[in-house]
Amino acid sequence: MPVDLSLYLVTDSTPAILKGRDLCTVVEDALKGGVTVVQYRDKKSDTGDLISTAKKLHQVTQRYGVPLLINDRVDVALAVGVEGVHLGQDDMTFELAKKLLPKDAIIGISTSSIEEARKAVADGADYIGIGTMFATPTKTNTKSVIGTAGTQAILDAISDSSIGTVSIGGINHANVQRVLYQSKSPKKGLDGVAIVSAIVAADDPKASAEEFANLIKSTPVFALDSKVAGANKPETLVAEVPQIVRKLVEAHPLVHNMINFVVSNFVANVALSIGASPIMSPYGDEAKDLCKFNGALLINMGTLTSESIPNYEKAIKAYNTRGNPVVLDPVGAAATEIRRNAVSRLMSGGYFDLIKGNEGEIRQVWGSNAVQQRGVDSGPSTLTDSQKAALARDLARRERNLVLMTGAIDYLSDGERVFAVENGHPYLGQVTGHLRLFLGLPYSDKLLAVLSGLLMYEIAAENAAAKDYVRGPGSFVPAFLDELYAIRTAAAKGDDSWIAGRAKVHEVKI
Ligand SMILES: Cc1ncc(COP(=O)(O)OP(=O)(O)O)c(N)n1
Ligand SMILES: Cc1ncsc1CCOP(=O)(O)O
Repeated sequence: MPVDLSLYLVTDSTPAILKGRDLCTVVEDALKGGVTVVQYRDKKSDTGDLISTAKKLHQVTQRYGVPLLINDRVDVALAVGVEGVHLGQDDMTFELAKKLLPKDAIIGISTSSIEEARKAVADGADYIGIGTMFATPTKTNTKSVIGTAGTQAILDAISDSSIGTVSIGGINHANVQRVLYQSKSPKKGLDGVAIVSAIVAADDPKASAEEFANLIKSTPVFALDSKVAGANKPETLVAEVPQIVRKLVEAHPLVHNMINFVVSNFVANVALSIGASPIMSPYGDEAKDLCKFNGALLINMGTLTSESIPNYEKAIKAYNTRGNPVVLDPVGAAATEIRRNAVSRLMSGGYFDLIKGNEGEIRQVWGSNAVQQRGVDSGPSTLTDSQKAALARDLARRERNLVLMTGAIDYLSDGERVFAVENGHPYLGQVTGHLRLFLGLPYSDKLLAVLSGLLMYEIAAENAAAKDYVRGPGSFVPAFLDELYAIRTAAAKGDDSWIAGRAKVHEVKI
């Protein structure tokens, strides 16, 4: 029977991680919390001690019906009669281990490249440990840190095989869903995650394992495949928009805003105008209760302080745990070193269903071609339209999410499709704090949901700017709120005339 790799515990007996506790007790607690396979990894003990500890551990794991594997040492595995071994690239070869071990022994192999993974598949290994996912103090002599992109490339290369796969290195509660989700290649995903310190060093290993098990179970399956029929055609998508706006009005969703104080009042008014229920809470600990309302979380970094980041992280974790949507608006991401660091910290810790920003912000999130921002403005663009579209697509593809790059033309991508939206009005650019509530709707094509929010917003802006009493950004804001409210009222009555012939959307072929 194939081994359940979903929550794979790798032990560590060093004082910094085990903290002087009894290894068998810690492992038993972790098993109670839901660990599905255990690897005894001990780099320091002599053979005699390895065998005696492995025997004790085996008694524990057998009670829970969970396989015990030994790291590196085939001789210890044979002496104790455990279920298998885990071998690194510099350990005994797979062929020899296979010869020495019983026929049904589980053999796992460490891999960090496509070549190593292909060889493990060809040899007939039961599973591969893919890593190192993120740099980790638990193992500093790792060959390479490959991240979710490197893991995805390996999974893609072996997608025709049924070999088991786990990711290892720096995985914790805040990033486990992102690891599972973002590593997925079209035909093959990870079967689990291997964890050392986040369970063994935890004050409560049972609670930690339980939390991992829940997070793994609730990892969102991103619906890249679940699109409406013909969903590459703008006209097909736009035809769906009115019913999505209607659903939003009916759903009256909660939106939790961790918003900058400049636009807080405006954002609350926009939410109320379109029939949503806003709550402004910069207090991260509150998120564990607020996320239960199944709304969306908006993180807007506009007025970042030293306290913001830990609060954001708590809230992101709470929403990611439940699989509820999180939107990142990395305001001024490229303006200062503090903001640049904040963006990389948030990006490495949590999963964002939508990243929305101007060109400068999106380039900073992308990383490799960042530009210095002046304040929160994007500054003059050096990219062609097609490069902008490619940037939005590539970031969405890398992060396995949606990216909306705003500007005179907005580019919206899910990593596959890119749509350019030319609605809106320049006054809108002077009112920051756009809300994207639509992601929270139970609608499988998330790109279409965001497009609906965008069109509602931008058509309201056009309507407002056309009023004869609107003479600039000051008089624009109340008119804009009125127009959002007018669309909401029309949508609730089933009147779709607000969008008829108005959407300026086209697909960008790159
Ligand atoms: C599940 C899993 N994957 C990878 C490793 C790392 O093994 P290796 O490269 O042999 O390094 P050491 O563990 O020997 O330091 C692993 N142990 N488990
Ligand atoms: C054994 C191993 N191999 C690659 S990283 C790693 C250690 C992972 O430890 P942690 O889960 O504490 O980051």
